[in-house]
Amino acid sequence: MTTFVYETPDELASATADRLAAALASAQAERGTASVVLTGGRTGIAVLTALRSATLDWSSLDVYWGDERFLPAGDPERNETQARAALLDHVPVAPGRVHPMAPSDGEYGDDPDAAAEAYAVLLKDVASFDVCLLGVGEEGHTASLFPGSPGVQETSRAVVAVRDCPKPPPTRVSLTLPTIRRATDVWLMTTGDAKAEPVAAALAGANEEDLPAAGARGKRDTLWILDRAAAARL
Ligand SMILES: O=C(O)[C@H](O)[C@@H](O)[C@H](O)[C@H](O)COP(=O)(O)O
Repeated sequence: MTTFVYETPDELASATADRLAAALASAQAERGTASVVLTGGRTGIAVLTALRSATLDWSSLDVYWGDERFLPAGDPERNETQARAALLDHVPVAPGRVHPMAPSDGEYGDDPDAAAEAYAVLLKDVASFDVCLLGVGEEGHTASLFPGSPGVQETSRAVVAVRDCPKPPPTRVSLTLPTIRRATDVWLMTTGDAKAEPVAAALAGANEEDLPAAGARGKRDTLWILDRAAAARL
């Protein structure tokens, strides 16, 4: 596990975008291709905005999502919509290599279980992700895995529908912890005072059912990327 602390959220976003571009470029240099899992949330979207100006072979990149808010296509609250506006609409990614989770008015209709199952099928042949980006909630959620919810205990399914989420919107689709752990590197990024407590608890080894972010780790490394406020209790 590696921890990075930046003075401000802006510094965090710009340094993390640089680190991400370097990590993806290094995977491309090794294998000719790279993959990244995106997250929603303020910090994750700020990093994507900062990544716009990176020099990268955008056409050799697969883009996945760690979770999605189950809303109609194009809804401004969808993580996909925000990631497109922040980054994907500004760089020459290959459209067929951008893999959003289904919207609530898409081919699986208003059925988040079907959307989750379809994403699990898509991920069947994906053994690993180079980098899985994640945010952290005030109560310790990550992706859309909330404390004490059934999704956090899931061990057989790769992707789950999540209902009654405490953070709006209430219905979401999320990778499960075993799927997140397929990533070579997991990067948990968070900022602000409200995150100081869950960050300290996760790093102290909290139980993942109580604090799902504590269960997110990569096969090679897990990076905790914080601003000074989120690191205040370490
Ligand atoms: O879709 C979402 O809401 C997320 O993917 C969620 O897990 C988010 O990353 C955290 O809640 C942190 O969000 P903030 O950075 O805005 O606090």
